[in-house]
Order: sequence, then C-alpha cells, then structure tokens
Amino acid sequence: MITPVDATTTEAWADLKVLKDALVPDLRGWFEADPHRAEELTFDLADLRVDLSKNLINEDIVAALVRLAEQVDVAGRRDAMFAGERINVTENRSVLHTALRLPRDAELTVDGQDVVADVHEVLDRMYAFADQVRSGEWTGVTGKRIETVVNIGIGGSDLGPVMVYEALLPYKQDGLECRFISNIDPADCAEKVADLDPETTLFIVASKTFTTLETLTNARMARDWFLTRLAEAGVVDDTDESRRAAIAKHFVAVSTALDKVADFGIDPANAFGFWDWVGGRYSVDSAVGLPVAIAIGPDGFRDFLAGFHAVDTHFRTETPERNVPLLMGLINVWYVNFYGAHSHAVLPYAQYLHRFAAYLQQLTMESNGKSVRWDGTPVTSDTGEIFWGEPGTNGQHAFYQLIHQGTRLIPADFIAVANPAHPTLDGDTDVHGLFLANFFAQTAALAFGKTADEVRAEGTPEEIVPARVFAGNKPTTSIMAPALTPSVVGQLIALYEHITFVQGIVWGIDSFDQWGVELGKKLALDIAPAVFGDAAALSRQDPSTQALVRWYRDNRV
Ligand SMILES: O=P(O)(O)OC[C@H]1O[C@H](O)[C@H](O)[C@@H](O)[C@@H]1O
Repeated sequence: MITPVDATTTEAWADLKVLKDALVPDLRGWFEADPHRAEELTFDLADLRVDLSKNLINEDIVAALVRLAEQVDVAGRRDAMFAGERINVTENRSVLHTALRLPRDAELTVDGQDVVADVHEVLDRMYAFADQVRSGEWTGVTGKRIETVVNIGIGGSDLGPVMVYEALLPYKQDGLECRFISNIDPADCAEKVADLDPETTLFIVASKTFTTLETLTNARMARDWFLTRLAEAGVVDDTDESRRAAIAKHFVAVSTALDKVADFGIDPANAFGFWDWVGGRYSVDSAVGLPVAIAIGPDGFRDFLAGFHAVDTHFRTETPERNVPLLMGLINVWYVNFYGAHSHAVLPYAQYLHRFAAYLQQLTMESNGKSVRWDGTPVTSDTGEIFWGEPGTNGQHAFYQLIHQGTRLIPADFIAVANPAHPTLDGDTDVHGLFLANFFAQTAALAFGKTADEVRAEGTPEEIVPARVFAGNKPTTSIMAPALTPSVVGQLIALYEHITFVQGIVWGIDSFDQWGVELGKKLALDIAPAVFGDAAALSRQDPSTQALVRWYRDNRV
C-alpha cells in the first residue's frame, strides 16, 4: 500500500499558510488592479464555462495549491484510479466509475477482464430494454404498455437517478413518468403507488448489494400492493406460476448481486448488473441509471455518458494550471483548511437542478467525511465540507442573508444555463433573463459588497448604515452552460466527482468507502426487536433509548 503523504508537512502547505496570513481579501481592489483577472481565471471545460475569479485567490495562491497537488501526488493517484488500481484500500477494490463512460472502442483491462466490453454489454441490454418500454413493445401482464416506472432504491441507488430524471424532464418521452421510492417510512411507498394502475406500472428494484433494508422492504411492499391489486382485478390467481408471470413483466432489478435478485423472485433475465468497482454514489452512469435511460431514451443516455467522458478526459490530460476539477478541489481545500470553512453552498439557477445539492451531499459527504486516512492513521487536518443548497432564486429569499452578512465564510457554487427549456415572456420581459439577472447580481454583490459610503449615498439614515453594509469578499464560483442537456448534466456530475477525488487525495483519505453508514444499518437491526416488544433486547439499550422506545410503544395505537 502506498502511504498517503501528509499534506500538512509539505512545503506547499507551509507556503499556503504564509500566503493566508499575508492575504487581505479585496476582490474589488484585485479586479481594479488587474483588468485581466476574470479572463485569466475563467476556463472552458467541455460545454461548461467556469469562472473562478470571484474566489479569494491570486496567482501565488493558485501556484502554491498546484504545488500542493504535486507534493501529495494527485496526478499519480488519479492515474492509478483510471488504470483500475485498488485505490479503495479499505474495501480492496478498484474505483472505476470512469470506465462506465468509456466509448466502445476504448481499451481497459483490469485483472485480465475487458472492462469496456463488460460495460457495453450491459449498456446494450439497458438500451434494448429502454427501447422496448418506450415503444410499447414491452407490455405488462395484461398487454398494456408501461406508463409509470417506479424506481425503488436508496442512497446511490436513488439520489442519482432522481436528480438526473428531474434535471432532464424536458427530454422525457411523453406518456412515460418515473417515480422514486426510497424512504422506509411506509408513507413514501403508499403515496407513490396510491394512484397507479398496476397493469401499466414497471418497478425497478435498484440496490448494489441487494441487502439494503429500506429497499428490500419497499420492494416487498410494492410487490404486495401489485399482487393484491391484480388479484382484486382477477388478473392473477394465488398460484405461484400466475404471480411469477405477473412479476416477470412488472419487476426488473439493477444490482451487483444477481443471485440475490433471483431469490427475491425477479427473473435474472430482467436484471441489469454492475460491478463492485462502482461505488453506490458514483453509479448513476451504470445500470442504476436505467430509469433515466427509459425516460430520455438510449440516445439521450449516450449523450449523458459522453458528457462524463469529456470531463474525465479533461481531468486526466489537462495541465494542472488549467485543470478545472483539480483547481476547484484545491480551492475547496484552501477554504476548508486555511479559512476554516465548514460548509459549501451549491446554488443552481436552474429549477430542473433542484435535487442537485441533495445528490452532491451523498457524493461529497459520504466520500470525504472521514477522520482516518487510507492507511488507518488519523487525518492531519480537517476533512469534508457540509454541502447544501437550494435553487436560486428561492434560496435568496431564505438563507442568503447569512451568506451575505453572517459571520461565517461559505464558499458557494452558482450554476446557470443560457438557454431555458421554457423561453417565456412576461409582457416584453424575457423571464429567464430576469432570472439570470439575479444570478449575476448575487455573485457580484457577494464579491464586492457595499461600503458604508455607498449606503450613505442612497440616503440611508446614519444609525442604520452599519446594518446595510455588505462586507463583500464572499467567494463564489460561477458555472455556466449553453443549456441543460443530458451531456451537460453528465459533465456537472463528473466535475464534482473529480473535485471530491482531489480533496480526498490531499487529505489522504479513502473517498470510496462508507463504514460510518454501515454501522447505522447494523444498529437499526439490533434495536428492532426492542421496538417490537422484546424486553431483553430493550434492556440492552441505554437509559435514554429505553425511555424513548417505551414512549413510542405506549403511544403507538
Ligand atoms: O445500492 P445499495 O446496496 O442498496 O446501497 C444503497 C446505499 O446504502 C448505503 O447507504 C451506502 O452508504 C450508500 O453508499 C449506498 O448507496
């Protein structure tokens, strides 16, 4: 095993400390002093235009950050990842989500296995199935075409598909709808199936491990609902054969554990596999994306994958000084470790990206929320960031106050597209233009603030001048794209995957395991007997938990 370099002992880290101590943030002054600042810090990455110039950085800081990347060998680890080396040390696995988007003619053999051939074999099956559902060739047990696809999954088997489905709604085929059941709260399943016709509904049970309590419980509830409704309609009788025939037309699975899929009663012919080298939170571009492939069609899904691949190629080949995921990851390190930033806002000015922050929470926080390094030694600096956000302009009317005038530094990524799916006029006003005016205005206000003199010049009474001053120097990155196409959504995801990777390498952590979540799964199973009345199991719990369980049992009607 390669020992992680302790970033805090590098020369670059020491240089960054000196630079931080000497830096007086002054975005107004920096832009005035250097008319080329915006140009010099704006980069094109596939279809994305990324402006880093409103960050608290200068040439020396960027150079030191790039040296830091060299001194912790980000490039070496990146190449190891792309080559399929087992960089997920604690699980002894390769990390090859980048292989999921390799073109058919690419070559990658890992442990003697032609990974590209495997990936495309599954993609071809997904595309054929998606075409069948979209054309109506695939019918339910009573011969009706599928109108609703219900994905049952959680974590990486839910957040990616739902985010991308929502992002690409304008590309969805008319007459087809997707829904997503994830929470084990029975309300989720009940609400999502309430108005559905089982004869036109297709369930996709998505679980990498096919052992996740929430997903298997929801899948069983959905199966019961489905069979009960069909029995009431006289479509199935109570023979196994009749039930199996109905399930075969209405339940498919996505998993790495195809044996467990068969145990659940889903025909293995209707299962789409992936591999243990795809982390759950990195899996939307695998068969986990099946609902998206059905909704937007194989051509759209191919574009989606091509978007990821374009960013992969950039990350793998671009020089450090122009490598956008590398720079963004390093700038995040700058804020976390040198400014003590705890959180990071993601603010899409695109309603269709309304689940993007939720998606990024799993990607970034499950990846980098760690306190030991990949060799088991404690981390030597803060790690991780709390990712959060809501679409603009809604966020402006809720939490932007704290970003503008609070005491905490919250770096924020603003995302917008030039061409909306719904160009709409309000009288003579282009509403999307008005929307984007907010995007531009907010990043400028955050960067440049408003001085007391400017506030006074507006005629503000002296006693409330301080309350109306904006300090400015609140860092933002602006990301723009021509339109929210499948490719652009793929590009955005890959960008954040690689940003997360870069941060993980600087911190020396394994960004691809999630032992903290595994514990939660086990604890819930341990306590379940107590909830159901097992006195001995209850007595093993701590006093607070015992009292809470008792209260629950006393109050449960
Ligand atoms: O896809 P599954 O095996 O059902 O796992 C679903 C989720 O389970 C856990 O929460 C893991 O931490 C996630 O990374 C994973 O995405």
